[in-house]
Amino acid sequence: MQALLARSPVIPVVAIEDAAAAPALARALLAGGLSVIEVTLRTDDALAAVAAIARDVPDITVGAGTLTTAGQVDAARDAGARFLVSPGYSDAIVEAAEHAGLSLLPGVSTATELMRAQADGFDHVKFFPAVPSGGIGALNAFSGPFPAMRFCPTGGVHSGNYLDFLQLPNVPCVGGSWLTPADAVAAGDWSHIETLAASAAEGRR
Ligand SMILES: O=C(O)C(=O)C[C@H](O)[C@H](O)COP(=O)(O)O
Repeated sequence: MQALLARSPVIPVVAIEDAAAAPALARALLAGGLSVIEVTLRTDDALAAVAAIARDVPDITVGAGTLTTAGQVDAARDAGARFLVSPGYSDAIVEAAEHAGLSLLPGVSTATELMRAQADGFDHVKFFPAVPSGGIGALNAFSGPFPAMRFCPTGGVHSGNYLDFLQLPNVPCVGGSWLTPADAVAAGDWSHIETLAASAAEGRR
């Protein structure tokens, strides 16, 4: 997971309604300089979108997000997902991901969940929902008892605050949906998405 997160300090989190548009969306993000994409398993077309990106845009690393059940793990792997993201911490998902041989970024928002993640050997976690759960203040507080843990804050992160998160020593990357606004995706406005991706890749607000 560390190597994967090092590839991209900003991970676009995308809900795709139409799998046919997924490769063009992925190409726009890649053209802007982002090389990782997380497709949320929230839409009917999500697995087909993962498969289309894996097949047609091999230069972007595609992962599946919003995993809430262990049963989704094999489906995501079979579609071509190269990593998995979960909004919470689930022993069943941890076990299934290990069995599937895929890296998992599990979600945590409390010290108790961090202790479970740490005991299971994780050194990278998603901090979700980042802003409602305390944002930068919480991440600074976690750095005391969990000095080795690295966080990918997601949930409420946007162009106006992502650089503040990335300045923290325990934050190698952030995730968010701000790079792929639903109206731009629906309209197929790939140049707008490329512009947003380029701003994020270059560390501009
Ligand atoms: O679907 C998931 O797996 C989630 O955990 C939630 C997403 O990561 C956030 O919805 C992205 O947050 P926003 O950038 O605030 O839209």
